[in-house]
Amino acid sequence: MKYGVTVLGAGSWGTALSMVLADNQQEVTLWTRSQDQAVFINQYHMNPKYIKDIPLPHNLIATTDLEMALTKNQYIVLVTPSHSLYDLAPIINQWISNETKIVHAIKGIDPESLLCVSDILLTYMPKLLPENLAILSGPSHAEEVALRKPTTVVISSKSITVAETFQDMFMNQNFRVYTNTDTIGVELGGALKNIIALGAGISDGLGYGDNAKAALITRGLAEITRLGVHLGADPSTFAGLAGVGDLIVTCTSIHSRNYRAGKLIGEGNTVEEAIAKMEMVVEGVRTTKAAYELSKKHHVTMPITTQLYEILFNNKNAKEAVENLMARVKKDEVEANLSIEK
Ligand SMILES: NC(=O)C1=CN([C@@H]2O[C@H](COP(=O)(O)OP(=O)(O)OC[C@H]3O[C@@H](n4cnc5c(N)ncnc54)[C@H](O)[C@@H]3O)[C@@H](O)[C@H]2O)C=CC1
Ligand SMILES: O=C(CO)COP(=O)(O)O
Repeated sequence: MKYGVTVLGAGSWGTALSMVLADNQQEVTLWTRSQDQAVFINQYHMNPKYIKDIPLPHNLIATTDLEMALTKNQYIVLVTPSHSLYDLAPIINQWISNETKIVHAIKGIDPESLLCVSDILLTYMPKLLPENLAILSGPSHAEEVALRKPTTVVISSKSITVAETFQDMFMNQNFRVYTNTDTIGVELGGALKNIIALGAGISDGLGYGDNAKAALITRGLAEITRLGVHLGADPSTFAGLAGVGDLIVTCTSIHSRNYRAGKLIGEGNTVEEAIAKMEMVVEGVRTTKAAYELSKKHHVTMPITTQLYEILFNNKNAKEAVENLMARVKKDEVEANLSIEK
């Protein structure tokens, strides 16, 4: 079926998702804040800052007119960084209706309110009905999606009809979409893996090896699952694409902004220097603070997150953080997976 779709956010992920939709012959409007960028995309069919050297489909049209972009289409894909939402959500709310269906592809948790993206959207967009909201997540770097390399993701919604509608809209031979109704698990898996990816990058930056990275991934998954289940997620979601799938790709891919920022920190850059060098959003930094606060609030043990918090926000030496993780009290593995407060 053909859909009119508006994509909000013309960074790397918004552009790559727009390309998938345009390949599927959907009528895509890509909204950006930048007039220069919109003109360039429409004239040259390229978005060089974010998607290098790959031409955009000619049926992908960019605009800076948010009102037009929102009122013309019932289907919205929201892909701006999580820090933009408190400003953007109330503005979007002005121009949507109770019929509007939104899928967001944002991977972060707000460190002040401790709200996930869905909760922020439902709070600041009262016209958006909870059953009309979906989440797109999973192992999917924009750089590979734009090259039409095989990618699989999950679209999760409380409404299976809404999840299936977005599945139908996005799915093609290069981009396989599964549905899932565990919205909490899908959202937390996507946000929390960025913390562990920062850690994997730091580990590589310090010169540690594959053993250390595999341990971070495995024990990272344990603490992501522990917090997720405590907050109401289905544990099996963390064994899926939005859990271990995304964790693996983000901890091991040269495309990951979080991994690369972590590597710069491990190599001796300050956190500020590392973020500045990325020139793209590094969601894991804010999410580390949010997850650290959530772990304290809910008495859920998250040792890797805690050490990352100390490195990022209290200037702790990264090597010392690893030593502290290695020197934790002796444990049984299965008991350690389950333990909430130890
Ligand atoms: N890049 C990727 O491969 C993937 C990214 N994501 C997620 O997608 C979200 C967006 O990430 P990217 O596209 O990578 O970021 P990016 O840094 O490539 O682009 C961000 C875009 O948002 C715009 N923006 C920034 N602040 C804004 C504001 N206040 N209002 C409106 N627009 C604003 C920027 O101008 C830019 O166009 C993040 O939550 C990220 O975790 C998820 C999966 C894959
Ligand atoms: O979520 C992602 C891939 O699935 C993107 O991760 P980064 O933001 O670390 O690049």
